[in-house]
This record gives sequence, C-alpha cells and structure tokens, in this order.
Amino acid sequence: MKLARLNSVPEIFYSVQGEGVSQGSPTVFLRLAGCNLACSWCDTAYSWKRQEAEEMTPHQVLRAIMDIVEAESPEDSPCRHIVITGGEPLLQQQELGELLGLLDGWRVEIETNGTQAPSGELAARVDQWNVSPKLSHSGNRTGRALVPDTLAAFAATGNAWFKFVIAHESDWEEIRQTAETAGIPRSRILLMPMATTRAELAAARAHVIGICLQHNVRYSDRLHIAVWDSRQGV
Ligand SMILES: Nc1nc2[nH]cc(C(=O)O)c2c(=O)[nH]1
Ligand code: SF4
Ligand SMILES: [Mg+2]
Repeated sequence: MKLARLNSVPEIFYSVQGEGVSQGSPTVFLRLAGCNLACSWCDTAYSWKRQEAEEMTPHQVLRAIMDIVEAESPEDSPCRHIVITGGEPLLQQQELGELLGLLDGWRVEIETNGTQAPSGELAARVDQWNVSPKLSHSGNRTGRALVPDTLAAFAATGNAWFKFVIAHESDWEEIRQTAETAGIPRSRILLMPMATTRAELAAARAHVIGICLQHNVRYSDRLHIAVWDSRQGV
C-alpha cells in the first residue's frame, strides 16, 4: 500500500484525534498517499501532489504501527485506536482491508472525502467513518466532490459522522441541500472552521459556533491546529 511521506519517512504518528466526535482521544495516525480530489485549500497536498509515496505491505505497516505504539504509548495501556487518513484512503480498499484484518481488537476510524463507497467487507471492519464532503468552495468540479448516492451509503452504515468545512456563512445552504438529498440526519453533522493556522482558527471559531447554534448541529474544533499551529505530522 502507498503511504504519504513526510520528511522522507512514511507518515505514521501518535497524537490526539484533533477533529470530530473522538476529539482528544490518543490515537495512532496513518496517512495514505493519493487523492481523487484537488481541494484548493488542501492542508496535506504533499500526500497527493508529489508522486513520491512509500510502498509498504500491510504487514510492514502493522510493524511500523506497533513500533510507534511500543515507543510512545504506555506499556500498561498501549494505544489501540487508529485513524486512517490521507489523501483519500478509500482509493486503496483492498490493501486497507488486509491491514484492518491484522489490527484485531483495534478501534478503527477512517477519514474520507465521501466520494468512494466502501465495500461491505471493509465497512464491517470500521468502527467510525469521519466523512468530510467537499463543498463548492473547495474548487473541485461540481458533481465530482459531492456524490449523493455515496454519501447516502455512508449515512446508511449508522456509524458515519459528516464533518463540513465552513468558509462562508452561505455554505450552510449547500450543506442543508446535500444532507437532505443524501438522507444525512442533522444529529450527524459537524461544522468545522476552515483553518490551517492557529490564528485562522481563532479568528473563525466564534462565527462557526454561531452557525452551529443557529442550525442545531455540532461544532468541531481542530485541536492539533490550536495546539501545534500549522505543523504537520502531529
Ligand atoms: N491530530 C490530528 N488529528 C487529525 N484528525 C484528522 C486529521 C487529518 O489530517 O485527517 C488529523 C491530523 O492530521 N492530526
Ligand atoms: S479530499 Fe482531502 S486530501 Fe483530497 S484534496 Fe481535498 S482536502 Fe486534500
Ligand atoms: Mg490534517
């Protein structure tokens, strides 16, 4: 499978989940390479823009994960929570399924842009989907980033949350329409500020919380940005 490379090494790290409903949980992150979209504000473009990626077998990835767990999480309570992100991890479903087969007893979250439907086999191994559908402000071609049938398939799993990046007040209307078409319940929607720096996050937070209150949906902060600013690999 292809892993993103950060500072010339495959991107696997131990941190707290910074976004969504598991925010704050100690987690191993695995970033896969490649994406089918090209968001203008992508904060991990290095994971898909450059052709370089680290090719590893699922067994090698498992070994690298366990090395980090052993080195960084406590011996008396080793981390067994993984977030797989990208890029778009569902472009590598076959290999991902093999890896998840090796992560027996782990809690698995997948961050996805919601354009690729998971196979039933893969879905059975995933505890939580963090789906982040890309609105028109992402600059992707219309129809490419928002795929209603695929979003509906995620909604039907019962373990998906839908995390939308807010750039403007007017984004709510696009979210409302998307949710209605795909059958996404309000209780599963989170709004998150568009921000790649601590200063941008601080400036946008109150405004996005205001939109959440107005429409009775959850807010998600971006803890890793609040804490480590625009640093990658944390
Ligand atoms: N700490 C931390 N939490 C995250 N949650 C989602 C991330 C992502 O890049 O998909 C991410 C990330 O890069 N770091
Ligand atoms: S879907 Fe995610 S990884 Fe892909 S370009 Fe958009 S923000 Fe970047
Ligand atoms: Mg990130």
